[in-house]
Amino acid sequence: MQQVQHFIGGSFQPAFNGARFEKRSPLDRTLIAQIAEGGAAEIDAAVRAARAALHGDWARLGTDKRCAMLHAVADEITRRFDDFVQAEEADTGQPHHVIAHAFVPRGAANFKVFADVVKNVPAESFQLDTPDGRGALNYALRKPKGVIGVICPWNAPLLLMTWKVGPALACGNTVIVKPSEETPLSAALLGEVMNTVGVPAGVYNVVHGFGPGSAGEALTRHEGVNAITFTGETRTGTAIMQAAAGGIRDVSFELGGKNAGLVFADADFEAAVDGIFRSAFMNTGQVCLGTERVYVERPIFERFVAALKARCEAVVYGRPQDPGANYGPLISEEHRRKVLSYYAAAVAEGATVVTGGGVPSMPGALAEGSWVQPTIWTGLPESARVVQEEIFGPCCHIRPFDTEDEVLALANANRYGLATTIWTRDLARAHRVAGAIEVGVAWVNSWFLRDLRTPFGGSKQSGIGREGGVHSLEFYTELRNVCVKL
Ligand SMILES: NC(=O)C1=CN([C@@H]2O[C@H](COP(=O)(O)OP(=O)(O)OC[C@H]3O[C@@H](n4cnc5c(N)ncnc54)[C@H](O)[C@@H]3O)[C@@H](O)[C@H]2O)C=CC1
Ligand SMILES: O=C(O)/C=C/C=C(\O)C(=O)O
Repeated sequence: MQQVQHFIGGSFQPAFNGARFEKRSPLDRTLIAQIAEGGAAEIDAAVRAARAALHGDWARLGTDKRCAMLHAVADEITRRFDDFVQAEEADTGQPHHVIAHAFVPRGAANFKVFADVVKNVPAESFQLDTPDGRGALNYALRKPKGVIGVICPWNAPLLLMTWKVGPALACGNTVIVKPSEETPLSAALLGEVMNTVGVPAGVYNVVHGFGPGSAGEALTRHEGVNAITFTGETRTGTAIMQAAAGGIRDVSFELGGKNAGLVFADADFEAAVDGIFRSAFMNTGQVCLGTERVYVERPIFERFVAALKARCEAVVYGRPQDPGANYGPLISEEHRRKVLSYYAAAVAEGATVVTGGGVPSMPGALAEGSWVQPTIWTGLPESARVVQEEIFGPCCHIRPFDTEDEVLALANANRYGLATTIWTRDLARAHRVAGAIEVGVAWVNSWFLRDLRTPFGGSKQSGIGREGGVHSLEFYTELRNVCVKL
């Protein structure tokens, strides 16, 4: 039985009071690890370690050596690729190709890209005229913000954690990570990587545990934490924002979504079906950028629904390592209950269930896992709960539309504004729609095509702030203006 410990001040440590919780496989509920359960005491120890590191060897390294070290972290993740793949597969049960091709490589890229951004961003400077004619020179210095609290969800654990840890460390901060209680393994593994590479003790810390009344809340309330970056549910973001108000700490939030996919009749049909299929069902629909509302122009509506249905009915359920398996379980039994409650709500609200709507029959031990069928509905009004609320499961509602104005109004009539995917061959329309839709990220004839230099985040209730490229530096550094009288 794997025992997973906290990583504080460069060493693995058990829970201070001996508390542990269980991690069970989403595939079949087998116990795969026991995890140290942290609280206020561990968070306090981690904050002290992180604060000491902030002013110690880490600060003395300088930008070049620090960034070289982050490249070494990326190389070590790549060297231990199989270990990370195994950890993510064990935690999430997702197919091997998703983890090995999409998620783990991003773990390495998140360190390299931000190390390079930090080294290459120029400083802002202004010359000022003064009455004596000699002038003054202003220039801005970027200073690390301090100790950063990083609170992560379970749906793409390594990718989403390193997306924050990479830029935070590149900017010279130290971090305390609170991974999701559902997916603790890769954050622990990254501690081993940090030690192998020689990252100074206390720069990267991990405290495992839960949210309210546990490690998560303790991290957000600790006055030694200078800023909090969080990915997760909008409701949790509200609680964290309230905690961060104490001490006036900055927050960066990537929250929920109820993303619309727009398919116009002139789109490359096969590409659109494939793109919407991936966006709605990849990772068993547990992707914040995923599409749960699909709007299809009327002339191709019936054909599109039939094609998407065929794709759903061809998925191959199985363990990550099973040959041909391309569809995994939901993360937990608790999450399955939530998703199935929406499947029931859709029927109660009068949906036509095009496909799915229940639990697949699984052989042997897999029958214990958190499996659900990919599901498509049609026929619901926009006011239906499953059309308005984030489900975070493998499901979507498809509705026909007749005009561009109509589909824009439908897409924008939601409290979230994270992402969209637009399918059309008419480039003028693509630019128009991408400009009019209320989201942080708009993909045209693509989905989840990520350039890490671009701004990433959500509008409306999908988040606060943008990370990515230089935008990450805005959050992870303080700008100090120096004015020199010449
Ligand atoms: N916008 C984006 O980029 C992304 C957003 N998400 C969102 O994440 C959600 C799914 O992830 P979950 O792990 O279920 O989210 P969650 O909000 O339940 O939990 C996320 C993390 O917050 C911690 N937490 C919970 N309550 C807390 C509190 N009061 N104080 C401090 N920490 C607390 C949890 O322990 C966990 O580590 C979905 O709503 C999804 O849309 C997920 C991925 C990307
Ligand atoms: O690419 C990113 O930075 C964020 C990706 C988000 C997910 O992978 C997700 O929510 O699953």
